[in-house]
Amino acid sequence: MTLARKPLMAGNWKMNLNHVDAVGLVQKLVWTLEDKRHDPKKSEVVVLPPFTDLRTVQTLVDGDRLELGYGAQDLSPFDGGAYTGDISADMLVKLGCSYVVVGHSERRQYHGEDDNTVNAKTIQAIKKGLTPIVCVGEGLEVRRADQHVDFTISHVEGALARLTPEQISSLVIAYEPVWAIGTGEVATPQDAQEVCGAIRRWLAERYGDATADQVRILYGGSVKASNVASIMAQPDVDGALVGGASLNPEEFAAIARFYDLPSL
Ligand SMILES: O=C[C@H](O)COP(=O)(O)O
Repeated sequence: MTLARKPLMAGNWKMNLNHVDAVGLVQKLVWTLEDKRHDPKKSEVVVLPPFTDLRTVQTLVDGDRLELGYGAQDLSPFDGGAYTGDISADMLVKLGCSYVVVGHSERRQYHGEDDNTVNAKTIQAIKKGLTPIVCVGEGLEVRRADQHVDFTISHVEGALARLTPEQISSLVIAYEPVWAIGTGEVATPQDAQEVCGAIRRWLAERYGDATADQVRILYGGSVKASNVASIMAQPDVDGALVGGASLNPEEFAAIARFYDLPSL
């Protein structure tokens, strides 16, 4: 099986682990990946710690030349200046970040972020050379009303407004049904494929096949080592955005190593 897009396995630590804890997790994760002979050419492994851990992660990755990408969980839509509490894209770039999560449902739910904010942050990330991981996905009521595809596509449309096809081809979209986040309620592989496939078709209609073929679309929501294989086997799923299970280095390494399987 030839993979058109390099899969991405990203661990979102959310508001867990301080900068001291980060040392242990990163060391154990990398040690486990190396011990199990993870092949970085087959998939990219990335951690997304809290802002306060990024310097620590940068020091470990640079100092030991670790094969580990990292990024942040949010960024400011502004360049810099009087924006108390914000963290700018330039600050993240200076810390060696490659990725940044944008529009996670927890930002939408607890911080009132809407599609306009998500769009502004996505544009800012791309402008500054960061790869945004743009999160979209429906809540339980929308799913029960069978509106999940239209709902999710409308968020993709909002988040990507004003971007060029070239900018779009470099970003990552994460489909995360809110009802599956942190609940243990994982979407079926068919659920994941239905929406990820719809996103790719929408991208193709809007920006052309070449662009749509390059965008990596992740699934997120209660991914574990025990369920990763069937979800990642779907043709339009190019990796995972992992929350809770990424706090356990052995578990996350087992998830991240999925694409090392000899059958792929
Ligand atoms: O960003 C990650 C997602 O919110 C998934 O979290 P979870 O794996 O704990 O369900």
